Amino acid sequence: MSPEATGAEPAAPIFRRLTLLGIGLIGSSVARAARKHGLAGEIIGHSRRQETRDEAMALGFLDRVEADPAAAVAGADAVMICAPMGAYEQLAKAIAPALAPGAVVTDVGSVKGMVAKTIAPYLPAGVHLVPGHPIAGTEHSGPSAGFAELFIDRWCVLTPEPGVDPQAVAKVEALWRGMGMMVEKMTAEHHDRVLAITSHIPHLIAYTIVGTASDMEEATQAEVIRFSAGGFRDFTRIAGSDPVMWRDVFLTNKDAVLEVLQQFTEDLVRLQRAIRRGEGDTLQSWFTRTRAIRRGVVDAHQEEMEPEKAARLTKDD
Ligand SMILES: NC(=O)C1=CN([C@@H]2O[C@H](COP(=O)(O)OP(=O)(O)OC[C@H]3O[C@@H](n4cnc5c(N)ncnc54)[C@H](O)[C@@H]3O)[C@@H](O)[C@H]2O)C=CC1
Ligand SMILES: O=C(O)C(=O)Cc1ccc(O)cc1
Repeated sequence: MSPEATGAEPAAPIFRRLTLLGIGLIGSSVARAARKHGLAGEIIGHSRRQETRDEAMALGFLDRVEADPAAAVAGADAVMICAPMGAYEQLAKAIAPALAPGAVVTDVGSVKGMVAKTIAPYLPAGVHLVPGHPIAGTEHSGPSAGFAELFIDRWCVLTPEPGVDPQAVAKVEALWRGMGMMVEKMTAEHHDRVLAITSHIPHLIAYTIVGTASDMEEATQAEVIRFSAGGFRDFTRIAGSDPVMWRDVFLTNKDAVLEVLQQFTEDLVRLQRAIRRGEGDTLQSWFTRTRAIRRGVVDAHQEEMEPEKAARLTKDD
């Protein structure tokens, strides 16, 4: 982890004024981490709701909060959209006339193909769009759910279109690295295919299975809760995630999700058939293969951390 992310030394600010449009779990975590590590000279927030604005100011992670998104972005050299993706177009329209020339507009949304399509048409010339996705979160929402350590040792994916100002991209990268993340760049299309399998479909499965349990008769439902073993409990945590945010994920990553879902359904039918026919070998060899994948994931995760940490320490020392 970099010295910034340990909190040892405040870094030089990367941005003079960072505006966060949306100050829930992710927006408030960014504010807390950026403030802790001195990554922005000033941090301004925007929320539509008075209650959220009051809560954010009481929690103390912002310098100022605005009800009007245009007032929030005025004079900012960085604007990060931290709202559900269904709000992007309306926010882009509202802020466009108030954006400072040369400002960087970025976001944290879980789907990336939709960002350029939804936001770019509204941006004035000279404003740089650098879409981003910190792959770190929880099932909780709102300003009180955030914490500065959320991003430490996790991956952030940036999906700038070809030709975007490299300095703008480098600044957004430095911001996430300063909060403790590892950063990788890829196309938005590739991001959306990868995240469909690693995040979006797993959430859909959790929503399905917990819904199935809740459709059972009352007595069975009570037992499901009482006897919840590891697997189902883990599903209920995921299925407790924000309904609006996840509605938007499935609406905006429709093609990739449907493609992966098709493959998943075919595999599920294959296992269903093996169970019906009593084909133990098929089941055992499938589970043996997936156990090896799990072990590979754990090993890769451990190995991955080390060179990244080492590189950052060498650079920062
Ligand atoms: N929850 C998670 O674990 C992760 C979420 N994300 C992405 O982060 C974004 C925000 O998610 P969270 O912080 O988890 O949600 P949240 O519900 O905790 O916060 C979202 C904030 O946006 C505000 N908002 C909603 N509609 C708005 C509008 N029209 N204009 C302005 N503000 C509006 C809400 O009032 C709230 O303060 C989403 O796009 C999501 O895909 C990315 C990584 C992880
Ligand atoms: O809580 C969990 O397990 C998550 O998977 C959090 C999460 C949710 C959405 C994202 O785009 C990235 C991370």
